[in-house]
Amino acid sequence: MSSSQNNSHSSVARYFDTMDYGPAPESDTDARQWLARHAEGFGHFIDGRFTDASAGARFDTAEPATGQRLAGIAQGSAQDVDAAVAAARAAQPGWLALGGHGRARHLYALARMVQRHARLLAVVEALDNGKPIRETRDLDVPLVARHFYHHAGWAQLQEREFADQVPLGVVGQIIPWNFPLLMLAWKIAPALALGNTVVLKPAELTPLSALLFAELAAEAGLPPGVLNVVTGDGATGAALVAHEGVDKIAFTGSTDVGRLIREATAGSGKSLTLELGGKSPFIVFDDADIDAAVEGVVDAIWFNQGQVCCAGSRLLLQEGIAADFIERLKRRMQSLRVGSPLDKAIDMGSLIDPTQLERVRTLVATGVREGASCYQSPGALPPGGSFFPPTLLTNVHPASTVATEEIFGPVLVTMTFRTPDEAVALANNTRYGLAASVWSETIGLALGVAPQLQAGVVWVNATNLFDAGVGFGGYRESGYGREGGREGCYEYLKPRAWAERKPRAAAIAANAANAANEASKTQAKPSSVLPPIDRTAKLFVGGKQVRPDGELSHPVFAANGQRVGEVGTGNRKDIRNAVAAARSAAGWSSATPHRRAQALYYLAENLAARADEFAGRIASLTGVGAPAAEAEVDASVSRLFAYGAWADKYEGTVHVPPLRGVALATVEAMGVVGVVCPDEAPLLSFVSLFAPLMAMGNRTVIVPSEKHPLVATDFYQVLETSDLPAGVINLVTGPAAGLVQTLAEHDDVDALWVFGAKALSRNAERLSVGNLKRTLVDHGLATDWHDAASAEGALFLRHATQVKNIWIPYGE
Ligand SMILES: NC(=O)c1ccc[n+]([C@@H]2O[C@H](COP(=O)([O-])OP(=O)(O)OC[C@H]3O[C@@H](n4cnc5c(N)ncnc54)[C@H](O)[C@@H]3O)[C@@H](O)[C@H]2O)c1
Ligand SMILES: O=S(=O)(O)c1ccc(CO)cc1
Repeated sequence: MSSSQNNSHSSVARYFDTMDYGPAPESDTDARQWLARHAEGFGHFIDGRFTDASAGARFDTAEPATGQRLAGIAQGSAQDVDAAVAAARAAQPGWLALGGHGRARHLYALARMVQRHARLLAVVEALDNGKPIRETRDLDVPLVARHFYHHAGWAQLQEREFADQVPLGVVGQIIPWNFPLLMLAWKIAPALALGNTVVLKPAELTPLSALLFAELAAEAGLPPGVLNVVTGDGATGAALVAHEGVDKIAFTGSTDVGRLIREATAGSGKSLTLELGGKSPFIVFDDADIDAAVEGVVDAIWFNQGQVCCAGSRLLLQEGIAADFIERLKRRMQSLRVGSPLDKAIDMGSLIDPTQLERVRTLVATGVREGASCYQSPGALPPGGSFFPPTLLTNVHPASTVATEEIFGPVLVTMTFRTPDEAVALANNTRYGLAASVWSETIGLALGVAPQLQAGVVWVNATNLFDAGVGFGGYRESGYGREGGREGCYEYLKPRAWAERKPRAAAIAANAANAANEASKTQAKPSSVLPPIDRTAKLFVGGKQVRPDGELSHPVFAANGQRVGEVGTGNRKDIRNAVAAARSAAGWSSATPHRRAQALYYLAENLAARADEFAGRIASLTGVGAPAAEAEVDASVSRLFAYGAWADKYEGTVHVPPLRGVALATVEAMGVVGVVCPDEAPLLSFVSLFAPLMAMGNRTVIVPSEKHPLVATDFYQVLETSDLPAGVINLVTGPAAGLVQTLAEHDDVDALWVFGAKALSRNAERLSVGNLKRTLVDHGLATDWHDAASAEGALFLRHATQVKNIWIPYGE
């Protein structure tokens, strides 16, 4: 035996004696060779090849763990974005024409490509991001491959499963630095599968894996222009957001930037999905498997150095177990290792950069200043780099900075609760709503708490479970839209019928000519059925007719110019009262689907009983002939029936992801929804908008057609005779522009639907950034309310609900 063998044996033996940690570095040779091939610096990847940045500007990307330069990166200008969008636009028709099977084969090829180059991708990601190779190799890259396999399947099934939908076109996608390759996969796999082409902007701190992926994808035969990567910072992202040739922006990142993008895209007609920040609760009841829950905490907050938007960063412990739990957790923290990302034996790598390190340090110091006690893992930190130890803050007040701000680092805060109700209240005491974790051995308790948590994903006795087939996304200020699964596919599609809509002005002119023609041939219902002229219709709030706050009303005119009545002029206060009434009707959201169906059928029955009266009103107000007015009432009755039918049939599903367990995709009401109705088909459009919301358990504050409000105020009597709980439907008549603004700015309104003039859509989107409401607007395009493909069914039901996935692993 040589002396060096002798030495190595004795050092191995030493580890057995001391059970000390020994490094196990992964080779970075291939990654360094790839970087060396691009030593002159990377250009953007546009139209199937690397191009030079138009303005020639560059910046460096560095290893977070050492601070050393890795490569030169092009800073994308507006011209670069323009070139990429042009390439994507040119490629899109051909990509769509390949058909579902053609695209499925490409996505399958991408999945295989990821598996073939798994090691290289994992090492490049660990170098550029600073996260442990164990995580990139065992979690990120396999999930990336799974995403392409899964979406190859959706491409194959597209013509059958999404026959009534068309792709959006060119999609701009902007991703953060915490899971660079995984976020790329989550974004591009569904977009490409369903026939869109993509311009992707990776985060400036971690551009390498996207560039490597694009290069490998081209080698794997992906047609030029289908996937374009433009690198750069926020300015490059902003240029992509502003580009007129982009049909959708899909963004993952901070809530602040999400807000900027919401404002920038408002009124542009671009679709938008936002995956934003979080402050997720990790709830442990006293009957939980404590050791398993301690291990769960380690995964929840120290995975990826806590730079995880769904990180379980608020540990909520039931009082009786708190002291013991914290003691066990501290013991476990003593064995966590922080070290080089390429070392396979470490638990945590480096934070992304010195700025993030400083932010985390400052927040921890703030926590301590505000009264928290700080405990940190004792192991040494490597020199250089942006390392920070696993950190636990106890004695934390629910209102303190560290309990409310997203730290985005390896810092856990703890609080205690006594009862399940208190746990739920504490858990929901955040503006975010991305994820939650519930630990209890009592299945009834865990499954009883899960639906009460305001979060897009809930893990029962588990944390950080993900799958391409299970949607992921937030409630509230964690954003809107889902990635993964069937619901994720819809984010890259639009109904064929909506794609064919025309601007309202043109549609109205055509309809008016038809209506005049028809009215001249038919007799409208006699005006004797109309209410007397001096009657002033009130507002409908909390189940009662109420006078408007300002005691003001305004006249309403028939199509022939005759004054036919007055309606209340609602103001901000009226909207606030209506929202408060809707908030108090929360019981409707937990009413059974059968109960909601019954209410809708009853409304239909009562409307049908007054069909003549409503037809007369419609004819007189809008000027359509009697047959058209009668047809509108019939269609409204039918639509109420349709949503009565959907109420107990539009429901969730059970996913079987690759683990022992299930994920229950449940559909939940949005909550309180503001609705602004258009002028055309005033009864049918009104019914078509409130009925799906009501069917799914929402409470609504509705602004009826500004021009023909009497159709909706006549409906009060239908509501009053239909056994509907007070506050489920509230109506505030008045000028739409001001009322849209109040609804958009109201923090207790969870979503906003606006149909009518184009400017209303823009304002609804622009002004709703405060609590990041999900919006459904028509951008001034006319909907054919009689056409079920345009005005009834799945699209409305999807917008009336949000999907919560409850993961339930099982087995010993
Ligand atoms: N919900 C999720 O799925 C999810 C996932 C990962 C990260 N995040 C969130 O991301 C944040 C951390 O990532 P980050 O620091 O990279 O976020 P960030 O918002 O600063 O940047 C994200 C991306 O947006 C770009 N960008 C910045 N300003 C822009 C602008 N004005 N217009 C367009 N693009 C712009 C950046 O260059 C980057 O590519 C955390 O808040 C975290 O919670 C959310
Ligand atoms: O940061 S998150 O978007 O919440 C995220 C996404 C995926 C994974 C998979 O490991 C983890 C975290």
